[in-house]
Amino acid sequence: MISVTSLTKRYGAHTAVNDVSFECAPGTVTGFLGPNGAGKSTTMRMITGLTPPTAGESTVAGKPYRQLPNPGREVGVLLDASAQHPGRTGREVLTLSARTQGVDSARVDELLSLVQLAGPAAGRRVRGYSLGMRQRLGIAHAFIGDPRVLILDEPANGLDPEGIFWMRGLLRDFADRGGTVLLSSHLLREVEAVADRLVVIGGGRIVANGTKEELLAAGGVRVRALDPGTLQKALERAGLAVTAGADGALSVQAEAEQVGQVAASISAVLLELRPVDTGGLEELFLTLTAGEAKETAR
Ligand SMILES: Nc1ncnc2c1ncn2[C@@H]1O[C@H](COP(=O)(O)OP(=O)(O)OP(=O)(O)O)[C@@H](O)[C@H]1O
Repeated sequence: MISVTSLTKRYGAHTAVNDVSFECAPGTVTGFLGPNGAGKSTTMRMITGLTPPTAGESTVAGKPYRQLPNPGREVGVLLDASAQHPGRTGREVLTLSARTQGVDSARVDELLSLVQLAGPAAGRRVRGYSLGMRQRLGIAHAFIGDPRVLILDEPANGLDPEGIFWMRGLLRDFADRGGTVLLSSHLLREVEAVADRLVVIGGGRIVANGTKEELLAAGGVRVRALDPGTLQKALERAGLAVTAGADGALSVQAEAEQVGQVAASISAVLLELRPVDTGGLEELFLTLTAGEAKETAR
């Protein structure tokens, strides 16, 4: 479980992360999405105790990260694939980590195989690794303490399509066995296939948070009726948010079935009833973050 409550980080006059709250439950993969500079890394660094927040708090497995007695056994972290010592071999990096965390060194070979770095690659120095190999090593490093929570910043960076597919399977399997995963990306497609929930951040603020299905339904439905005024009143009585368009159509923040039920209850004659086409999550993501992306590009 990861719990983030009103996290805020200011650098001088610049607010990098602004009142961010969300939760990641066991058994789920949460995609943390946003354009470059949106505040993903800063949020993850605050969760993992590397950056002190200006305000707010976060817990992992019920405690602030810094209070976890042996954090690697609770939470696997990959924030920067290039953070490993370039002069060490892949095997040395994992062996040192295993020792520090009190993990059986047999796990090192298991993990080298898991991330496909077994054989000669394990004996090469990290400075000679490609970015994809560094990511794989970083993923192995995150897994070494057999944690129940994973926090991964842009883990797909540098992986080829086969590598991305492999990583999705690994994370899905981890979550299906009860693990909690938070992974960031600036590319929706990278996380769309594996995430159960999406937290979208733009300009330091959460702009969307929900299941993929909920975010898609955010477009609502479009309905046209013979008597739009009467239908609008009935929908509003049912507690739904309705906007009347210039062409007489109504936009309703609800599922098509809910709108259909209300229409049936007053025997309204419908001329059209369909979900508003959001063009998929990609378009939703671009729309949600467009203004923010421009901000940070300046
Ligand atoms: N140490 C720092 N000092 C000053 N500003 C910072 C610092 N770290 C981050 N920022 C600023 O905070 C904002 C958020 O940065 P952050 O790295 O968290 O974004 P991000 O979503 O992870 O982006 P990217 O995908 O490019 O890594 C940016 O405007 C960045 O310039």
